[in-house]
This record gives sequence, structure tokens and C-alpha cells, in this order.
Amino acid sequence: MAFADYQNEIYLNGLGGVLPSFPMDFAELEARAQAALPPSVWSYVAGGAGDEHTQRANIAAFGRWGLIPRMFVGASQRDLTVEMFGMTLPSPVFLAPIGVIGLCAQDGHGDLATARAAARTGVPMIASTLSVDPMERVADELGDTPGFFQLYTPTDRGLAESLVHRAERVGYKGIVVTLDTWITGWRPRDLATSNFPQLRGHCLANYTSDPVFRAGLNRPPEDDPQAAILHWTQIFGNPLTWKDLGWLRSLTDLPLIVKGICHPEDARRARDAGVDAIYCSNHGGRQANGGLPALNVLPAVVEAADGLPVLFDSGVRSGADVVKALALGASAVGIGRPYAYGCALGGTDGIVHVLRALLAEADLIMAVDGYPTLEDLVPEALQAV
Ligand SMILES: Cc1cc2nc3c(=O)[nH]c(=O)nc-3n(C[C@H](O)[C@H](O)[C@H](O)COP(=O)(O)O)c2cc1C
Ligand SMILES: CC(C)CC(=O)C(=O)O
Repeated sequence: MAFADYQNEIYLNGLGGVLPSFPMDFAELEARAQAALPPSVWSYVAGGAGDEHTQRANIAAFGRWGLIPRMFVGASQRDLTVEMFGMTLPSPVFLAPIGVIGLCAQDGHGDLATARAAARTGVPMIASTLSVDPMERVADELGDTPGFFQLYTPTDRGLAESLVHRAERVGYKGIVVTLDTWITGWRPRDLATSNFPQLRGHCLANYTSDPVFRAGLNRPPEDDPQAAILHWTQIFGNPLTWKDLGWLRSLTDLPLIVKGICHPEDARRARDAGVDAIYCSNHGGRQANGGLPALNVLPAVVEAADGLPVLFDSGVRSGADVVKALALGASAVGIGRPYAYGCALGGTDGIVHVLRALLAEADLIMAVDGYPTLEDLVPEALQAV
């Protein structure tokens, strides 16, 4: 089934056939998610670092590129499949890791809702270390769709090993190590509400279910949750250096992907150290304000990666954005906040809708503009506006 078929489904059934009056437009999706979510969750998800200039710049960066239409191509058959890590994926789109996605669902189990949406669409999910439900439960819901486990590397190496080996045991297909968040950035919205400590306290299931984490506590987390949260704050973030990469590499034979790479030299070094993919991202502008839009650094990172797959996220809001990131060299494109908003409005159905709408738009752009395959999406297909 072509992704574009979602358009016909909506025309035939009306939006009510998809979800009652589900938003088709990102601005409306965002506004309705704001109304649906508790204010503390909304401001956490929507917010970013500093005055959020970088967060906005991530989005604006896509507007500085335009795809040049080609005619007489006959692009009636498109191929969006992508080969990565020895797997054939149905599209070059994936669900970026979102800690607290659990709290975005009305039932408080957004990690499971996301995994079910992945199962229904075939869109791979990167499951965050920070989750309401443990990674084993999330993996149960993925069906045949590949899941990846995102590791926040704790200072306790034994705990890191335990988390990675648990992920291996339940069939995750790769480990995504996030490098840009060993400490949280300056986030005025969270500081203003002081709600971050409470929110994250609900998302520690991967820790409280871990034997190594539990061994570090005097009393089980069920009996003394506050002590567990305190312990977590003490072990959460490991300010890794290049010296640690060999150890990370040695933890697993699964594909190792490093998230947060924005400098070509870092991409080169990571590639030389044996990682399997580079993940170019500035964490959606949530970590450091005043930085370049992630899209701007993508081409140089792709060049430095020298053939290694480059995953990308930060600011993707539409199918057009997906197409542009692919043309600038991304091998696969991560969706972040939009699916959290879909989850807020309709759980699994809401996430499925967001993904299908985005993929339908990307597919139709490739049809209309005459770029039927991913190989056709090259930098020369774009022109700076
Ligand atoms: C609420 C929220 C929580 C996030 N949690 C994580 C996380 O646990 N691990 C991680 O690597 N990235 C996390 N991210 C970053 C995303 O993976 C991704 O880089 C970012 O959302 C991309 O920006 P965008 O949503 O503006 O497109 C989080 C993002 C949001 C919005
Ligand atoms: C700070 C982390 C605990 C979660 C995260 O990655 C985020 O909120 O961006």
C-alpha cells in the first residue's frame, strides 16, 4: 500500500473515519495538544532551552530550502523503503526517543501507545531510557516492527551494562546512546513551574525494574520512592569522553548509534571508533540555546560520516521537511514533538494519524515533484530560498 493512499481514505471516509475531526495541520495539532494535556506536561514537552531561539530556528531552517520540481518523470510508483542495519524498513521515518511520552497519553501509558503505533505503521521506535513502562513491556507491543533502545548512560557502568543487556534480551535492534543530555540544559519553562522533578519521577520504570539499580538502594523503590528518585538523580548523567566510546562499543554487538552529533569532526571520530550510525540532532533545541539549527549542520555531518548512515531529527513538522532532510543526506528522519501531540489527542490512533499524514505528504511530494525514489533525493534537488 502506498503511503499516499491515506489521502483517499480520508476523502472517502471523512476525518471522522480517521478520528473525530482530527487536525490535519501542525499548528492545530499543537494547539489541541496544549488543550488536552495537563499544563505541566504540555510545558515540558513544548518547551526548550533558553528563550527557545534554537528550537524555533530548527523549524525555520526547513523554510530556507525548496525542492525543484521535475516533470515527465512518471513517478506513479514510489519507493520509500530503506536498507539499514541489515533490515529493510518501509520508510525512512522513525519515532525519536521521548522520555515522558508515557505521560502524554490519557491513560498514562504513552510508551505502550507509541510501540503499538510503531507496530501498526512499521515505523521503527526508539524507546527512551526514561519511560513509564519498562522496556520489556514496550518491546512486547512492537510486533514485527524494529525497536531501538536509547541509552542515557548512567555513571554506574554496571547499570549501563545491565540496561543494554536487557535491551538485547528482548530483541531491540540497536542501541542509541544520547550524548547531549548527561545534564539538563537551562529550561525556563520547567524552572518557572518546577515540575520537572515530579514528571521524571514517573518515568523511572527502566531503573526501578533493574537489579543493578535496585542493589544501590537501601530499601526497594516500592517502599521508598523518594530515595529511588534521589539515587537516580545521582547516577543519571555520565559526562562521557572519547575514552568511553571503546567501552560503549564493547557493551554490545548490536548496531551502536551516537545521538547528538552536530560537528563533522565528531562524526569522523565516532565513525573511526566503530559506531554503526551517526545521529545528527540538537535535541530539538531543548538542551542548549544559541546553537545552529540542526538542519544546517546535517550536510557536513553526512560528508564526514563518509557512507555511514546518518539519522536526523530536530524541527521536522511535515512531509516536506522529511523530503528536505533526506535530500540533504539523512538516511532516516526522526519525528519528535508531533507524535507526542498525536499521542495526547488520541493515544495510538493519534500517533498513527500523525505518522500516516506525514508519510502521505512526503510520498505525494515525491510523486508531484518527480522524485520517485530516495536515491533521487540529492542535494541538487534543492535550492536555497
Ligand atoms: C518531551 C521530550 C522528551 C525527550 N526525551 C528524550 C529522551 O529521553 N532521549 C533522547 O535521546 N531524546 C529525547 N528527546 C529529544 C528527541 O529525541 C528529539 O531529538 C527531539 O524531539 C527533536 O526535536 P523536535 O521534537 O522539535 O523535532 C526528547 C524530546 C522531547 C520533546
Ligand atoms: C532530560 C531527560 C531526562 C529527558 C529529555 O531528554 C528531554 O526532556 O529532552
